[in-house]
Amino acid sequence: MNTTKTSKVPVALTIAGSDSGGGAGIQADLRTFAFHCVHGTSAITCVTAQNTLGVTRVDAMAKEAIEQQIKAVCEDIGVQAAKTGMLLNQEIITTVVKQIDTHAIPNLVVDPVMVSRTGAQLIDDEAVKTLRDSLIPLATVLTPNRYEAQILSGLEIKSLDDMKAAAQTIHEKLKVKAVLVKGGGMQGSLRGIDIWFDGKNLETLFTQLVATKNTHGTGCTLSAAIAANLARGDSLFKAARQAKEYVSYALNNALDIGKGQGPVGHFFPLLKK
Ligand SMILES: Nc1ncnc2c1ncn2[C@@H]1O[C@H](COP(=O)(O)OP(=O)(O)O)[C@@H](O)[C@H]1O
Ligand SMILES: Cc1ncc(COP(=O)(O)OP(=O)(O)O)c(N)n1
Repeated sequence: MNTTKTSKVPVALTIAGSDSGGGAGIQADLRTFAFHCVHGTSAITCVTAQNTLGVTRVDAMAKEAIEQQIKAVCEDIGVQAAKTGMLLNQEIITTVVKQIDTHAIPNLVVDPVMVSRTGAQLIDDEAVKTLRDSLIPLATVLTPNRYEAQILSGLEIKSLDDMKAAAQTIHEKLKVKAVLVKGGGMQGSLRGIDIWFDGKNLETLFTQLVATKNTHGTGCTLSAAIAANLARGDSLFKAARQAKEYVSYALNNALDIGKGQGPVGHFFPLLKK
């Protein structure tokens, strides 16, 4: 009799937008899950027409379609961790919150996609409020960039000390288990530094600044890698530290494609130099 070799693998879910250019969003998340040997599942919230130069169109998915994607994955396959990315508007955020609650999704990493690294606001004020009041309190790990951390903490962030103060304020105000304030939007070597706070430990996660214009997808990759590590059973801090190192390798092997900011290279051990 032929026997088939089957494997039990950890499963993670990404609830995020599609990037037609393949650099960020669902596409980056699924590659990151695969790199970590985690089976990737997805619920697409919106579809962007996007390339290395920017976004030219965004179409929201119907809320019923988002509900059904999450339900289909959770009721049959089950997930050990999930991440949220681009949620676009208040209706989508509310829908996602309800599904996370209904299916008691564990180990939730929230990348509060609100403002780009260059400071451009990506969702309206109503959506920012709903994100802060209803999704963020469910987060196990929250990963705001500089500008998102400014909005959530109410503090101006210009220095390493400001990043530390923002991480502590966000933790206290928003009741997340842990927060990682990302430094990609800072100046100089601070761009390679993130600040971690979990209510007890305040840690500086340092990697060398990578001098490349090809940084598209770093935020998505970081949050997806944290979710993958949590799905594999790592502790919160270990999951974040290892994810930060993964992003650094991926940046060092970024892809020079397109006319603008190319994406990070997710499968760097396989990329030919
Ligand atoms: N040029 C760089 N060199 C090293 N690390 C970087 C660089 N740019 C971004 N990062 C890292 O990438 C991750 C994503 O950060 P950031 O760009 O701030 O997020 P987002 O893409 O959500 O705006 C962080 O860990 C940050 O430190
Ligand atoms: C569909 C989609 N989702 C998220 C983003 C933002 O990507 P992120 O990795 O946070 O930011 P950059 O590092 O690319 O600035 C996106 N562009 N598209």
